[in-house]
Amino acid sequence: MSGTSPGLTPPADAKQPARHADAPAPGELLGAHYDQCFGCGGDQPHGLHLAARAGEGVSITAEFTVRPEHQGAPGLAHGGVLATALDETLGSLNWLLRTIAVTGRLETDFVRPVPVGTTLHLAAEVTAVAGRKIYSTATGRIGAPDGPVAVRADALFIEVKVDHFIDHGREEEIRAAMEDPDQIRRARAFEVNP
Ligand SMILES: CCCCC/C=C\C/C=C\C/C=C\C/C=C\CCCC(=O)SCCNC(=O)CCNC(=O)[C@H](O)C(C)(C)COP(=O)(O)OP(=O)(O)OC[C@H]1O[C@@H](n2cnc3c(N)ncnc32)[C@H](O)[C@@H]1OP(=O)(O)O
Repeated sequence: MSGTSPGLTPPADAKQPARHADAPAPGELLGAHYDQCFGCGGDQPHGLHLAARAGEGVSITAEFTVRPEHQGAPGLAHGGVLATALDETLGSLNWLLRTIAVTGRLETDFVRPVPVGTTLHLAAEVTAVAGRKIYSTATGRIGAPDGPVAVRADALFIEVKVDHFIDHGREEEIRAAMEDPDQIRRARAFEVNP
């Protein structure tokens, strides 16, 4: 079962996604979008440290190795952590569209348990775009890019302006992010150079 929710079905007038002319080249590592991000940030000791790489078209691959701090049941990854890995991979697709977007809906199928020590190989692609709505899908496979499927997700991301984060984030982190010229320049560039 996957993608059955009406909220995840693109409308009839949805368009095929278009890779942005300035998107990172296929094979290029994307790096963290924020160093404190639980999904990809290098400064989060218990985070997933997920590393995403641009693919062809509007697609991404990513890897995440399950560590002991990610357990739910003894020796097994927590389902919410696996959903985070899918969410982060799907969110990374926005680099290829050069769009800032947040997760509106994420539907996850958990197909196989994922033991600690496993490297999950994730692959995601945008399937359709309708106005601010970005439809996408992802899988996570055990041990290799062609390994057994452990998790699957379908998602709807909604495009937002940088002000979404400024309006809703906690002041101290916003101030720190604003003082990081790379962070704010990157985010603004997405808005003024669509
Ligand atoms: C200063 C710092 C800057 C930092 C940013 C810098 C760089 C970022 C760059 C790149 C990012 C790269 C990688 C990111 C990787 C991973 C990130 C992980 C992603 C997340 O982890 S992110 C956190 C979780 N996420 C949220 O925190 C969202 C909370 N939420 C809201 O903030 C609002 O809810 C919002 C904005 C989503 C919508 O609000 P809104 O008022 O703007 O729009 P509205 O409600 O009108 O929806 C418009 C159309 O979407 C439809 N729609 C909406 N929601 C739906 C749903 N759930 N199901 C089905 N359809 C839905 C409506 O039905 C309507 O459809 P229609 O147009 O057809 O009527």
